[in-house]
Amino acid sequence: MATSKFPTQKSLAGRTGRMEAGLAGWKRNFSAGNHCGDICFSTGWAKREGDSFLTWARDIEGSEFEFFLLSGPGSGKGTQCPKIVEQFGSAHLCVGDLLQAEIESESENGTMIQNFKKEGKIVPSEITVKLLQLAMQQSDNKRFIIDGFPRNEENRTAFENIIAMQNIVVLYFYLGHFVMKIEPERVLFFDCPEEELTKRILNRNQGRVDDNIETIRKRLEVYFESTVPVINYYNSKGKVQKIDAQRSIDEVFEDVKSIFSELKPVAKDEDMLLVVIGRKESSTVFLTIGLHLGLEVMSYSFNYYANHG
Ligand SMILES: Nc1ncnc2c1ncn2[C@@H]1O[C@H](COP(=O)(O)OP(=O)(O)OP(=O)(O)O)[C@@H](O)[C@H]1O
Ligand SMILES: O=c1ccn([C@@H]2O[C@H](COP(=O)(O)O)[C@@H](O)[C@H]2O)c(=O)[nH]1
Repeated sequence: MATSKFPTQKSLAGRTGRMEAGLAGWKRNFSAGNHCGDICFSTGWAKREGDSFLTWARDIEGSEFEFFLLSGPGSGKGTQCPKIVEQFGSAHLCVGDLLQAEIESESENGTMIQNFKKEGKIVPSEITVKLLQLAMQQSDNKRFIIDGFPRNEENRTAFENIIAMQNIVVLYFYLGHFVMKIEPERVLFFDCPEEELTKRILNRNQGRVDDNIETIRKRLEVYFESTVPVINYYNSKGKVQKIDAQRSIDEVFEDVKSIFSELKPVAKDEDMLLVVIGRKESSTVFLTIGLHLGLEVMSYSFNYYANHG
């Protein structure tokens, strides 16, 4: 007979205990008067065969992980990506290439994008985020390496918010709904001095309209002014992994490889905690979500209910 990895009543009691402790914090907050109405929490353990919580959560989000590759123009992003794809099977989404495809397909935005590119300026988020979303949806892969994006703060928030909005996860909340922010798993930053970047781009020889000294200067300016703050933002969240890119292509890839190899394989056959916090309907929402996701609810409790009038 197959052994079950479901939590035992005892382990559940421990976990539920920790949940209760967490919820006690909420209770204190609401008791302090910052509320208006009834709050209830429904928690429980559920499982789906062969999936872990991570897979499940990522399923809802639509991907297993996203890596952003953010660094100066010419630092080697496009060179390293095919190697990552070959070795780790992720999908490489290069926003610069997606924009170039728009130009070449003579879409309605093509001319405008071409002008931004010639000027080394950042194309508006509503265009890039849409292209990215579409590419992600059309991909069978659930592991994405997003190359050269987000270029500025506006790109970053647009991407995180839009992706999140289409994937409202479980949760709920009180005066509105809770939207889960989507952030990349990690951000790879290829560190390379400006002179080397310029030299590499000038030697690239791929016929790009923006590989000339005048546009390179503008691109570098935009990079330092707009993209570096995004890298700093992710760095403050502990997500950035810096790689010395002023070495040979193979040496750089050795470092890239070790970062990707660290990714934990998705655990199988685990149980997951499903939490719904809301007003009176939380238990209905809990069960509906469970059903919708094809989860088998292993235990369930209506943890806390407070009438604050
Ligand atoms: N480690 C390296 N050492 C020397 N040259 C390199 C290295 N990595 C890449 N190059 C070369 O530098 C040029 C720029 O590299 P690549 O196109 O990969 O940069 P990129 O970061 O994708 O640039 P962009 O952001 O402008 O698209 C290419 O000609 C590439 O062959
Ligand atoms: O998110 C993005 C990515 C690119 N652009 C524009 O395209 C060019 C070329 O991009 P590379 O990544 O260097 O190939 C860039 O200078 C921008 O004009 C963008 O606007 N937004």
